[in-house]
Amino acid sequence: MTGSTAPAAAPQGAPAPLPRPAAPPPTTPPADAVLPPRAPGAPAPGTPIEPHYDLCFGCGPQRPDGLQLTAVAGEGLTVDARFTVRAVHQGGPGLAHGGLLTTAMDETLGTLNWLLHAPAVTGRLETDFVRPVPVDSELHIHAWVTGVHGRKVYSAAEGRIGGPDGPVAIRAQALFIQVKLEHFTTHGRPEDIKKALDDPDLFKRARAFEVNP
Ligand SMILES: CCCCCCCCCCCC(=O)SCCNC(=O)CCNC(=O)[C@H](O)C(C)(C)COP(=O)(O)OP(=O)(O)OC[C@H]1O[C@@H](n2cnc3c(N)ncnc32)[C@H](O)[C@@H]1OP(=O)(O)O
Repeated sequence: MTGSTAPAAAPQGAPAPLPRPAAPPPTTPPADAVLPPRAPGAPAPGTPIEPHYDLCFGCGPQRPDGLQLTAVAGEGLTVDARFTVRAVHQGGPGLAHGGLLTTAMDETLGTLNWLLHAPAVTGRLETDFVRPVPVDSELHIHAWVTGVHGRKVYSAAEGRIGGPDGPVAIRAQALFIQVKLEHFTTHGRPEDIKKALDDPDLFKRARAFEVNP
């Protein structure tokens, strides 16, 4: 024991350390971000927000293995969602998989963009797992926009077990980037895009955004 704080030399022949990534962009809004009003065509408070795509893993009703998360518009730029953890969502025995809980947060935070009437995709999502979530629990997720800066939408959410006043199990913060509708009609697998565009009920929200860009 020498008391030195110098890092130990790497053993001879060891691979060079990988470069550290640059600091990640923050998920909290800058000081000059704004909180815009709800878009004129946004769903009224208390109104269910329809699934945006029936085959979506988060909200699609045609995905029996998915989360089948349901959402209701809240006051201002807020959304309340519910998701029941089922056996197919397990990570540990009888416990929700953390990745699926993150998916539920992503989906709910994404739904906030319907209140702004501007399609957006997740750029960055941070999740804190506070408490394990047992299978059969109903997760109640409250999400809100924290600021908008250009194309960037900052938001946060909290998921509680059993009810809106239940114990907090998960928290998240996100940065979404607003995109043009073409984002969804150019990057995906062509057969799925064609099927979605051919079926007016399957890609419901596209039409709303075409009318209200
Ligand atoms: C019919 C309706 C259906 C609607 C369907 C809705 C589905 C919702 C589903 C739930 C949500 C999801 O999971 S969405 C799926 C997961 N997400 C994705 O697949 C996104 C993949 N990434 C991308 O496509 C791209 O990187 C974009 C669109 C995010 C950004 O590309 P871009 O449009 O060219 O913009 P770009 O100029 O690069 O960046 C604009 C600004 O944003 C910042 N920025 C860009 N990317 C990031 C990032 N990852 N994290 C932080 N910040 C970022 C840049 O620094 C810049 O800041 P500054 O210089 O201006 O300061």
